[in-house]
Amino acid sequence: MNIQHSKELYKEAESHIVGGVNSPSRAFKGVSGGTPVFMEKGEGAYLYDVDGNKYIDYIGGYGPIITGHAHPHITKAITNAAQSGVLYGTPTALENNFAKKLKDAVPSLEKVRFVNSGTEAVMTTVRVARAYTGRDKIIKFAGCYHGHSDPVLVAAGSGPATLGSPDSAGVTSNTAKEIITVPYNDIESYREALKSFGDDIAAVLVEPIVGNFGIVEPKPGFLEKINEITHDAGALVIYDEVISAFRFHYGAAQDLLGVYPDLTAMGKIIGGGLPIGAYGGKMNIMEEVAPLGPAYQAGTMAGNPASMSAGIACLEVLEDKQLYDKLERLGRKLENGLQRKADDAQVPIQINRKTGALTLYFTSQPVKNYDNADATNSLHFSTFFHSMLAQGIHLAPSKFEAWFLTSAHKEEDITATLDAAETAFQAIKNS
Ligand SMILES: Cc1ncc(COP(=O)(O)O)c(C=O)c1O
Ligand SMILES: N[C@H](C=O)CCC(=O)O
Repeated sequence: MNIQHSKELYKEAESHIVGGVNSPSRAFKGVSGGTPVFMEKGEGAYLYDVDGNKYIDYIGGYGPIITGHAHPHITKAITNAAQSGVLYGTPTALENNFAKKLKDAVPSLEKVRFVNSGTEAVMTTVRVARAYTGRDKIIKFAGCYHGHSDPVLVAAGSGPATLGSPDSAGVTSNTAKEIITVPYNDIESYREALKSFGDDIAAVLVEPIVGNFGIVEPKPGFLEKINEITHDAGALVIYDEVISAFRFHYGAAQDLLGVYPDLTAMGKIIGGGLPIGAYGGKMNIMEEVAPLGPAYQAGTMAGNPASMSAGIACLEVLEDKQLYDKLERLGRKLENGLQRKADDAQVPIQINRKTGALTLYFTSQPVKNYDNADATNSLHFSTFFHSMLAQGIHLAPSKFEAWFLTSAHKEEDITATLDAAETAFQAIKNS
């Protein structure tokens, strides 16, 4: 595959933009190097690069693009919003409409606030929990990623883990001291942490279904126990649903799992591809937020008409239940096919899948926490990744990221992906 123009653009990018990318996850550091491909068009399940190559896309913009690229209903909503002026600095009816729609879909959101990114949403839930409880410490789980605000860049998964810097430089030791990290799916470690720091804990922050050391589901009873132990200690439960909200069904993962937090952070899908974040939860806790309460949070772009319009339009598309049935059907076909091809090539893999999101790990051991994911074979992943890319299959360049199907993917895309995977597994076998 000729990617000459991408190579030239990357060289140029490196002289203007740090590392040539605006988010480290897009660099190829986790796959033994190579040139990030420069895309110029997305349509349905496909991306087209600057050299005219076509790819079946499984990144989906790292999650937001669940209805496929340039979905006509969402594109129309964004176009209409742009034609009406993109920012007023006043409230709009769109914000009310979207807030009502989100609250209807996720009943634990008694009040919401829109922000511009998942990072902001999580960062503010932490601040609000501290304001409400009058305590400072937060418990999080190793390898979960909650954006790039200072406190959550301790033992972070996703991009930081890929770059080998889960504890970012520049986070003060005092900030790091406020964060206690325990392994995901290990309730005894969690209980111990609360025993040791109980009265100082403001909240626990958790991805109810993990997306950032691959897709990892909670063990039965794990989230229920977290709620019980946390509330007994007078602390709050925060769910980071930036990846999981509207990913597996119309609503948040909490509604699928039947376990409910005090506060929830969301982003990605709810913006239909435009920048967004939202947080919300119990009324009395949310009333800590300015202008009602003393916890300050603001935003020039917060609730902007284009993001609101795109988000409403995206949810309108997602209201069709058949869409999630399709994601399940295609996800199952992809999972089964990948497993079969790997078995044929005698390459040990594990696949964790939930509906249309999956992670293929190069290991023979089940992956239930970050250490399991970290221990998987990075060289095999790099070989697989580069072989797939050269065959027009666009995966995230990290063994910690998920593959995201969209409602635009077709059966034939899965078949083409499995054909490519056969070659990629053979490349590993011959390496
Ligand atoms: C679970 C989770 N929380 C928070 C974030 C941060 O969101 P954003 O990149 O929109 O700031 C992400 C992804 O980046 C995420 O996956
Ligand atoms: N896994 C991250 C968020 O979900 C990827 C986004 C990024 O780091 O650019």
